[in-house]
Amino acid sequence: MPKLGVDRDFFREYGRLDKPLQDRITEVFVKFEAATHTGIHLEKIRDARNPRFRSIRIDQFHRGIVLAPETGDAYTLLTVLPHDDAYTWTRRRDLSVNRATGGIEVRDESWIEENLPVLQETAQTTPARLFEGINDSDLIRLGIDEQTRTFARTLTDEAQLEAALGMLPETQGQVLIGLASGLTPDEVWSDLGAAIVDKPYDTDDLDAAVARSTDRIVLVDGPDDLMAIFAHPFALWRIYLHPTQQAVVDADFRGPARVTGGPGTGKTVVALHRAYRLAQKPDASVLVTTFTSTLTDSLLAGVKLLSTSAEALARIDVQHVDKLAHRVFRDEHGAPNLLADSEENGLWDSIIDRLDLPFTAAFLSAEWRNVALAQRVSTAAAYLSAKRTGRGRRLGANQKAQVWQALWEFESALRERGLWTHETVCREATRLLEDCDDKPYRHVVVDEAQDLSPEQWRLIRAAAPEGPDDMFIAGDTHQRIYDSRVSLREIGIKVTGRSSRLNLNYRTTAEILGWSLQLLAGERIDDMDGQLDSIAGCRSAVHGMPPTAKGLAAQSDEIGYVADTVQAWIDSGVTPGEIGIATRAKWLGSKVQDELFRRGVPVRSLAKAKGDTDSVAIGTMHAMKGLEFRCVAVTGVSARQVPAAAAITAVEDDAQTHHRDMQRERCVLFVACTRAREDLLVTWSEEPSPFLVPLV
Ligand SMILES: Nc1ncnc2c1ncn2[C@@H]1O[C@H](COP(=O)(O)OP(=O)(O)OP(=O)(O)O)[C@@H](O)[C@H]1O
Repeated sequence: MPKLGVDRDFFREYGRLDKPLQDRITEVFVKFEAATHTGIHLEKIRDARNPRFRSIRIDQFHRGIVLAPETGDAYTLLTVLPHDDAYTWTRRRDLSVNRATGGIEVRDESWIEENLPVLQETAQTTPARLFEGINDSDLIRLGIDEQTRTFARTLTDEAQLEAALGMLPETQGQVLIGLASGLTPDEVWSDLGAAIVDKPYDTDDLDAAVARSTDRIVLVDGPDDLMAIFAHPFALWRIYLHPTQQAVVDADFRGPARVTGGPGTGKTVVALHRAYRLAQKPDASVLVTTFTSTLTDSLLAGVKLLSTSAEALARIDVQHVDKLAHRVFRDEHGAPNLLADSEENGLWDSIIDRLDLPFTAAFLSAEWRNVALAQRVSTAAAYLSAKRTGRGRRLGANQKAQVWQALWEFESALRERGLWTHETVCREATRLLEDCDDKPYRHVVVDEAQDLSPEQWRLIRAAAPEGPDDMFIAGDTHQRIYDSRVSLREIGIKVTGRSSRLNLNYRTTAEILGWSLQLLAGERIDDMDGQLDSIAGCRSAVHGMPPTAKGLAAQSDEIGYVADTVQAWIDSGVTPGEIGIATRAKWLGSKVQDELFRRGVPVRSLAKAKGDTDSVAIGTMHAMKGLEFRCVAVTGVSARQVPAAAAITAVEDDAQTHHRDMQRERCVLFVACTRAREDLLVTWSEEPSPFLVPLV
């Protein structure tokens, strides 16, 4: 029986095809797998660059291109294209073996040959070359072959290299990008997750290279496996991890460890694989947790997709961090009597009146959460010496005494009335867990860690005993969308020496990522461990259309424009479930939802997560956290809505808090824009948001 491998790049293309064509491809290759040699109808291709390229009929209009083995029976599906394009593909492209990694690479040889003379001519009149500081021996050591080297030597700027990326052999293109961005040859290589080999691989042996290319060629283990892979074409992460990702999944850590990296670099993927790996041990119990409900649902779906073992799956508990707190609390005390937000404001106001204090309810509430609860302050002396970093407004000793009196009265009132807030429930649950010797979990995996509050961190810390692989933390402080700022060290979680960074973005095209990154240009963002973080190295190897930024005269025009775009996406073959719409405020989302509903487009609100998933998802920018869609419209990015006035402290009241609030609002917009895989539309009416002004 022939063995089938599928080129990883094909899955992305497959995901975009119409359903009937997808079904037909699956049908052909399921038969291919089951067929004997004589039954396979593969045709040789005249004028193909590689004599081992074969075509296979998919339907009247489409052909698959397959690499036939020199000997043996391992075939590799490279692509499926309309009839003429498929043959052109084979006449332009060739395969080669990377002499440093031994892996297989595809290049558009015709494109390189056609463009080389033009580039050479331009280079003659330009004094500086892009790679003049790198010598040939380094390029050769990093696997750059003669044709690519000749090409690279003509380049004068990074834009030329970017334009050539899809045409150059993939790994070599990545090496050149790394070198062009200023990394040393060794840094480039380790970033690729590869080790430079002493002896070059045999570049003539394609079959051996295919067998070695486990990071590129997905080997199919029978028809069921093929159907399962094709059923989730965008979930390639289940079967293929980049070596840098795999190394983090497989590492044994002596204590808490974490992974950081820009949006879409696979932090969640690594966290899920790690949870699943830890759950393989018979005595394991793994908590996977985060802070939003939509993300919790999506983590649960990911865990299920990944788990081939029911036993391991049963050892993983995916829980929203607040639900965990409530569950622990309820098991001991029964359901808490919760104080509603409006009642909380009333309570602060009554204390302010009674003590005749010069503070607002909002100020006291933030002081209680960000200082008292965050630092576990329970006495006046502790409050007087507590750090108030980030609180902006300075307080003298007398004012501090007044504030403490108010905080104390607030807590006393809660106690007397038997009332709880989510924070005090979390604090009590933490106390219960800290006091208990038999912890509910052995391992904790946290996603979107940048947004957890200190109390939530303490709860999670207390949920598993300290020890090897006890905590795994995935997060990106550039995507912080709430007010929590935590120093892991201060909470007692030490990750120094056990931190890894991912740089390659798998979700977003280079165009969308580059555009979105400009939203955060110049912002200084901490790394939760006492240093500044940077996502400067974050990049994507996939190219596409630049984002569309569109301003309209009035809001009704804007809503109409968004609805038209959604319809155009659907008409072009994108399913409604692959479209997401983000707004800063809920009310605008409702208006867009009504308009789409009126036009008969299936639509659902992310706030009511359950429901038909094959519908356009509408949610706030906050609800988009951790999710992704093929096409995303970020709507209402006007001066009046972004930043949201209610989320910004006036600069006159407190300049430091004002700056923090503004940075957080930028991050919220950044998060929304980086949810798009292929197409991003950003709209506003009247004036654009100040965050957009430098970009439009
Ligand atoms: N090794 C891989 N191969 C193919 N696709 C991958 C790989 N790793 C991640 N992806 C895909 O990239 C996308 C982003 O992954 P993931 O959600 O894990 O990133 P993230 O770093 O957690 O993103 P964010 O911080 O923006 O939420 C997903 O579609 C995932 O399937």
